[in-house]
Amino acid sequence: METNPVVELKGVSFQYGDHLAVQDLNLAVCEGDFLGIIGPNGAGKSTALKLMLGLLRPTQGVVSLFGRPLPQFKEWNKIGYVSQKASSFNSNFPATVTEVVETGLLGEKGSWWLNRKEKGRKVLQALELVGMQDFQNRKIGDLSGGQQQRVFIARALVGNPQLMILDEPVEGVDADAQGQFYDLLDKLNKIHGITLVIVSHDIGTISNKVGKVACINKTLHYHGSPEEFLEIADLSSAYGHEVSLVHHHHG
Ligand SMILES: Nc1ncnc2c1ncn2[C@@H]1O[C@H](COP(=O)(O)OP(=O)(O)OP(=O)(O)O)[C@@H](O)[C@H]1O
Repeated sequence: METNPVVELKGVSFQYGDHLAVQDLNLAVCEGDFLGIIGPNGAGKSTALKLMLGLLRPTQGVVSLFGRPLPQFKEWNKIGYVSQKASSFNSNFPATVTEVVETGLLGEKGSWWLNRKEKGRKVLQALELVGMQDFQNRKIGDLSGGQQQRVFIARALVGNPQLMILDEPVEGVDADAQGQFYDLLDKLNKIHGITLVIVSHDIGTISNKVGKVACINKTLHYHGSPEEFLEIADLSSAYGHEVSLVHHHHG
């Protein structure tokens, strides 16, 4: 069943100076999707996310969010973003878990009127969702990588987003914590109906977790089910130059 596109990239290219990082990329993320974006180092995955988030403007093509072209899109509270370097705090970083999650409300339209109690309730709710409610007053820098990751998910969740975009969120997190992390994402997607887009290097793991994969190397090389991707995509061809072996699906 096709649902409404939440994110749509049409013929999108992006250049950093002379370097073409994304070329004629066409990709739609639909409501309810759990999409994993994969591709080799330097393939343009992070750039594609930044284009989706309006952090970069395409040199060519059109990006639409929730059916609106980016320049007209205003409802940023519908989107939660967890960046690649979100959890690299050292233990001297002074903020508590609660304070970090509260910053996720700053961008929310109309959040200035929320009183302290209401803010506290929203923060607690988000922490409960990620299972970190017992760590409210701890310093963020004192937590493990996996725990920090959860706090950053809570920060992205506190504004009640419909779409969450995560850039390599399990980098440097141990296997156990990764498993729990993917379970959490699954719950957010299936139970809370949040559309998820996640970038990862780890094709094996991610293919078992997501509903669809998009393989990007400057442009789109595959978009469809992970099972089929693993079957047909001789990885060396997906990652090298002989991309003709890889089917090109628009989901
Ligand atoms: N700010 C920048 N200025 C110039 N070139 C950049 C900049 N950011 C990224 N690039 C280049 O653009 C290309 C795409 O980078 P991007 O970070 O999007 O790739 P990626 O697929 O996310 O890589 P990785 O998996 O290694 O994080 C790379 O060649 C990178 O060196």
